[in-house]
Amino acid sequence: MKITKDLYQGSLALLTDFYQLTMAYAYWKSGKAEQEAVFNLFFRKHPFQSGFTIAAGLEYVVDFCNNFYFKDDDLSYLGQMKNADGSPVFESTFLAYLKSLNFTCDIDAVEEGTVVFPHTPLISVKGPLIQCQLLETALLNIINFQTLIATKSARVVLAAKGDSVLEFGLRRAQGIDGALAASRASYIGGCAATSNVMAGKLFGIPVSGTHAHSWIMSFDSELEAFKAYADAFPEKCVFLVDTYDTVAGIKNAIEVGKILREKGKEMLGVRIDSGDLAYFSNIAREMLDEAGFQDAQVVASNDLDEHIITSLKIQEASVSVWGVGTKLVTAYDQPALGAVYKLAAIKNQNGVWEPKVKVSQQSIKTNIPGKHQVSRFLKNGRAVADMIFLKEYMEGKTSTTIIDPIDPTKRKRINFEDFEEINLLKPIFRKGTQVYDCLKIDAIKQNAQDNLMYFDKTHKRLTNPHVYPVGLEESLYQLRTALVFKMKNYDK
Ligand SMILES: Nc1ncnc2c1ncn2[C@@H]1O[C@H](COP(=O)(O)OP(=O)(O)OP(=O)(O)O)[C@@H](O)[C@H]1O
Ligand SMILES: O=P(O)(O)OC[C@H]1O[C@H](OP(=O)(O)OP(=O)(O)O)[C@H](O)[C@@H]1O
Ligand SMILES: O=C(O)c1cccnc1
Repeated sequence: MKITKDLYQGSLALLTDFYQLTMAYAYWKSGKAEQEAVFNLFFRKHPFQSGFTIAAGLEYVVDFCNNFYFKDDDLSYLGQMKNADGSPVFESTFLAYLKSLNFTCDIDAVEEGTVVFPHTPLISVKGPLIQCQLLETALLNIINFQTLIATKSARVVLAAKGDSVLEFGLRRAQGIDGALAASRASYIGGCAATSNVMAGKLFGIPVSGTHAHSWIMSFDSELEAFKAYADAFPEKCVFLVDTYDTVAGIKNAIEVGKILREKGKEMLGVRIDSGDLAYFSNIAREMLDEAGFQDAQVVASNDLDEHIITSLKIQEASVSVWGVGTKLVTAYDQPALGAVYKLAAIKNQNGVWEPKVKVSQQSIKTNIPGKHQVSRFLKNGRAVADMIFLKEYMEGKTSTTIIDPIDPTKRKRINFEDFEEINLLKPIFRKGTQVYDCLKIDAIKQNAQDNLMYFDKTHKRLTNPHVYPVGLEESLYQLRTALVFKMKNYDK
């Protein structure tokens, strides 16, 4: 689908921080606008203290880039902006330049659904400085949120250990776009369906749902309400049993289930939305089994997340479908992923690429210079390490050492012939032309499941996971160290 067309009717070039436009103007003014640069988008820490992260949002990025242009009304809006002295913020010749700006960047990115780790680029953009800069905010907005929610969803789905998870978040999500993007990302992370009908239509995600307490309350009795629902939807009966008294509700559901069965239809299950979910789900299971409804599902909802689901599993709750809303779509325990977008190299006046670092007091914030490649090494189908490297340093090498970017005492020797090597960054745009077919939503979801299979369960543990090794190839590590020393004038 065309996200910009279906959702936003056209280009989103103004979906940016104002400082990107002031920098763009200043780049143009100082003759640097067309200077070639490389920017990398990466995060420094997994969200939710997770041991893994699921990349998501690339289709939005592709669509954003394909529709990256300034519309006439965008330019008029910028044109009427005034400085304090009444002069225009942007000269008209600059606005004419923006009008003629065509997207011409090269973009490499990891595919949606890929398991990713701190420091490795999810997206690498190479192109004129002004264009790279103007993409920053939107790319971060898109990737940070969808990657965050896909990861949360994968964690919830892991906790559910093979049971279906339904995403029920629309009513409490962060606005309209937040809800839609969250439904998409939740599906990528492994949810079976969404309650969000528009997300179903836009993204091709299965839609599902039960009914609310209001349905029951609108009748004189719960039994009457169940019967009426069964008349309307004989194929789709999941009865919400906790409006008045959960045990009585289960009895009523069984009674209506029997009526349905006489008509050749099967009740799908019951939903419990309050109280002790372990206690009531076990009662529901027993009562349903005893009445001959062994195939009826017990659906649970009510402020669930991966931790409550894990606890309910330990308590041997008889829940087989989990409805999860607020805590999933708002990423309740960590509302933002901290991915950043950093300049990593620039072509100087002589046409030579110069790697760049920003030196920080916190070593975790010192970026990794250069136009990166990322390899994942597998042994017997299991991922053992990811390596960030510069292609130009690899010629003729048969082995190397990868070094942790934060703690250089953590190292791993890699003999290339011992491993299967996967290159994670795929070409997405070349000179502004899309060269990659975005994966269909079901292929992305499958990619996430397949990717997770590469990783040992110790990395997927929900609390205190084992840290997966990601390192800089030794010559890149040396380059970065040398640049840091140079910028800090240690060698003077
Ligand atoms: N056996 C259990 N073990 C751990 N957590 C549970 C268990 N049963 C329910 N929960 C969780 O405890 C919390 C109970 O929240 P709350 O007090 O709001 O529920 P409630 O009063 O039963 O229902 P509500 O107020 O929504 O009608 C929910 O997050 C729920 O998922
Ligand atoms: O709890 P969540 O994970 O967000 O899942 C969605 C919740 O939305 C509905 O509740 P409703 O809006 O009727 O509110 P209430 O049940 O909290 O009163 C539903 O019954 C779930 O409890
Ligand atoms: O279909 C449901 O049961 C549902 C949908 C949204 C929120 N809560 C429940």
